[in-house]
Amino acid sequence: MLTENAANTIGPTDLIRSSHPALQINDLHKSFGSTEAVRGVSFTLAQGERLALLGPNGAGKTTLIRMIAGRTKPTSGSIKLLGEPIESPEARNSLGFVPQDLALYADLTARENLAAFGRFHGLRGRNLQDRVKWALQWTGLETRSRELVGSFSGGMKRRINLACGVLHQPNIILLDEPTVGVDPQSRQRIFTMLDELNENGTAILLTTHHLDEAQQSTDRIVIVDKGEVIADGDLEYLIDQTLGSSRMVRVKLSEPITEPLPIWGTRAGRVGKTGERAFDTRIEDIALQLAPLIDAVRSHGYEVTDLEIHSPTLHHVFLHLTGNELRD
Ligand SMILES: Nc1ncnc2c1ncn2[C@@H]1O[C@H](COP(=O)(O)OP(=O)(O)OP(=O)(O)O)[C@@H](O)[C@H]1O
Repeated sequence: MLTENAANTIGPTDLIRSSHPALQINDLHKSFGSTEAVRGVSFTLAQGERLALLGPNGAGKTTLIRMIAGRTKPTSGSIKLLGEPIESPEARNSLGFVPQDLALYADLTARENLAAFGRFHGLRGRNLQDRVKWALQWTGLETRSRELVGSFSGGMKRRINLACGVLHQPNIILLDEPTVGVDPQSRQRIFTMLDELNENGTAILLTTHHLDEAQQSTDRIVIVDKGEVIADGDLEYLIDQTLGSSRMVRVKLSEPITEPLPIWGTRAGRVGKTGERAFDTRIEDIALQLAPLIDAVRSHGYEVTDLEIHSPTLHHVFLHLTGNELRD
């Protein structure tokens, strides 16, 4: 039996929150005419989890994010937020969306922008004032609050844009390229802000073209390609499933390469680019394959001047799975 006190603190929304994933996507499809942008995507985001959605250009990331945000209607499939269909007011209220394009009023001040977005989210009176105050502190822009947003730097605009999307304290935030076009220092600041929200239990789903950001700032990675999920897991799992215990080796040479080398035992076919003094390859067993690799290089007339051996990173996993670099 609930005591009077407990009955006051455990409401229906909390019960929903305690038993459902933050986000659940099931067999989602979206076509634009004959283009199938999203083809049967399913994944979940646990409460309080941080997930990066990655994919090459045109993979379908923005379309997915826009469907979750309710900006684009799926052709078929379902999206639930905390167990509720996205059309429901409860679900809409639990979501914060930070679009890739800045959605700010350039001729209003930072404070006025925040107040306008707060009202849009249904905040009024004291509550609105408190949230605007919080947002100015959170973004580090308290002293600039009365300046026009149009005069702000790219990084400052991004921070205010982010604050506008989370003023109503959503349980889940969606961010489409939150650091696009900002310098490394501002990127770091944005991730510190996101960490603060996440420490208070907010689930985060973001897309990024920076693999290092995805690797450092999220718990899980979903990779999409050609509208389908091709990998889903934490970095360790993804490495295990793709490159296993392989090591990435950078071999530096005494002379520039005259033509790509047919190196035996590396499974990479030919390695190196004409004119370069180093090449990258992968070996599966250092003890067995490193010495034959050096011998093979020597047999083609080069001396090995240095070797760098690395564990695989998300970059290597991404390249292995998609055959593409992740580009801006
Ligand atoms: N409104 C639209 N009308 C027609 N085709 C569209 C529309 N929006 C997206 N597409 C197509 O859907 C596919 C997926 O596009 P989407 O923008 O979702 O990819 P993305 O992974 O976000 O790419 P990027 O990394 O380049 O932003 C692409 O082939 C794109 O041309």
